[in-house]
Amino acid sequence: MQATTIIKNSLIVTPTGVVNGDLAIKDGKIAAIGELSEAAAEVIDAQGQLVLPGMVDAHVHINEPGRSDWEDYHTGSQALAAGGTTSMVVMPLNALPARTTAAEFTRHRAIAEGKSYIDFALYGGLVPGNQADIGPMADAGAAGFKAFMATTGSDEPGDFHNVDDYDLYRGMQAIAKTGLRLSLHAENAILTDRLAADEIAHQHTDIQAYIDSRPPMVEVEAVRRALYLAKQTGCKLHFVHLSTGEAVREVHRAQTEGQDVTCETCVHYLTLNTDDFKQIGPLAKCSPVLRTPAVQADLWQEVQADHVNTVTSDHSPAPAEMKANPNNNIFEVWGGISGAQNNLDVFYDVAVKSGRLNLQQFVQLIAAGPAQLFGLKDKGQLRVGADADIAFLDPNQSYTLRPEDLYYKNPISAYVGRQINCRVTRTLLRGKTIFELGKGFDEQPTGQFLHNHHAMGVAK
Ligand SMILES: NC(=O)NC(NC(N)=O)C(=O)[O-]
Ligand SMILES: [Zn+2]
Ligand SMILES: [Zn+2]
Repeated sequence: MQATTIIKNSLIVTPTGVVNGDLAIKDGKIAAIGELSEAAAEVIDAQGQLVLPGMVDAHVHINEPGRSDWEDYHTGSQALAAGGTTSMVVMPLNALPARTTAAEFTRHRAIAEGKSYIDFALYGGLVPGNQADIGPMADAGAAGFKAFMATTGSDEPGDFHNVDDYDLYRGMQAIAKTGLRLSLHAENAILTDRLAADEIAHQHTDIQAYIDSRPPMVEVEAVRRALYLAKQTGCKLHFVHLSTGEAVREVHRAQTEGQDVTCETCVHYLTLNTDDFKQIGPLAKCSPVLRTPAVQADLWQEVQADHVNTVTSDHSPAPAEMKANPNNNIFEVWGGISGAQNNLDVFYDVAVKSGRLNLQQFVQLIAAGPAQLFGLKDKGQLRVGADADIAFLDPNQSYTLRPEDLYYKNPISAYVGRQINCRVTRTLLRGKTIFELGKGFDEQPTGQFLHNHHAMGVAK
């Protein structure tokens, strides 16, 4: 074997433990791990660095086509690459038109190919009235489907609409036939909208009013309802951005009763709480809303108990003016946190450095878990035969995040000003360095479209 690249002197985080040694890459794949003596065209000395599987961020909003001034494939994927992410699963909404037909799916895929610096899979959307588009989107290569039980917060022509219980039920019936999973934004739409209207009617438009309009029960209720409907229809479910331990326990209970259901939480629910929201302001507005320290501690317990399948960014970018709050009305501000560039470092800091998770749990949540969930073959694990998608993390560097560090289209983030006690220094995609701290990006984007290998009809 003549390797193309050898990474020397590293701490390699494999699925079964940490290997102190070398990693050889050939033809974009991991060829060997251990004490290696052979030569290679490229030798990377990783002394002092952790060699991790590149993150698989299973929840990213990219706004191209239609809203490229919010985030496009070029900027979004560069930010992710700089943060050590090598694959993303892209949500079907906030581009215009939203991805809710096979024709749009194919068009979006073609736009991303040639622009994305990292590999990508795409969701198809379930919206009112598009049950007939579900099968064709599965055939076009959808990673899964996404629906909103809450209202989405944007309503221009071509925008994505939430489902009511009827649309959800019919959609689940259609999705069950594809073998793919339905991912849900689970919050009760009627409760959230009317609780918000009550706050506004009382001239309560500060951050506390927004927190009060989305209590934990709106999430838990929606999770319970969706679980019941999924049981009736045999549809596989995935709950995105769960923000409460109580909701995770509902999912876990359904799993123990034999339902095929999984769940996600996000870096911000594990890092920021209601006090941080008040301090940071509108940049930290998202839905579900950030939780109290007590609810956050409960969520952490569920993560530590391995009841959560993946931790993502839910990167939901917007232009700076949509995150400003000129009328002092938090309800008017865009709901979404820009955070994808700081998935790996912020989460490593709060999870591993703080002693809450071990390295095996960490890589399971950021890489192996999401790759398995979305059938991303050969992704998410440092093992022989897998794609050489690798993030180098220096656990001994500290830095304070500045706007000029960010590669987003709009360099704003809830994490600006935060001290982060580790740093991603280099990212490899299928063996090729796509980002190096201080040097920048590879000249050409080489991200490829990823199929879900759990889909019916896709060769294993
Ligand atoms: N329209 C959105 O991008 N919404 C997102 N916004 C958040 N999370 O605040 C989401 O995932 O629900
Ligand atoms: Zn959502
Ligand atoms: Zn989202």
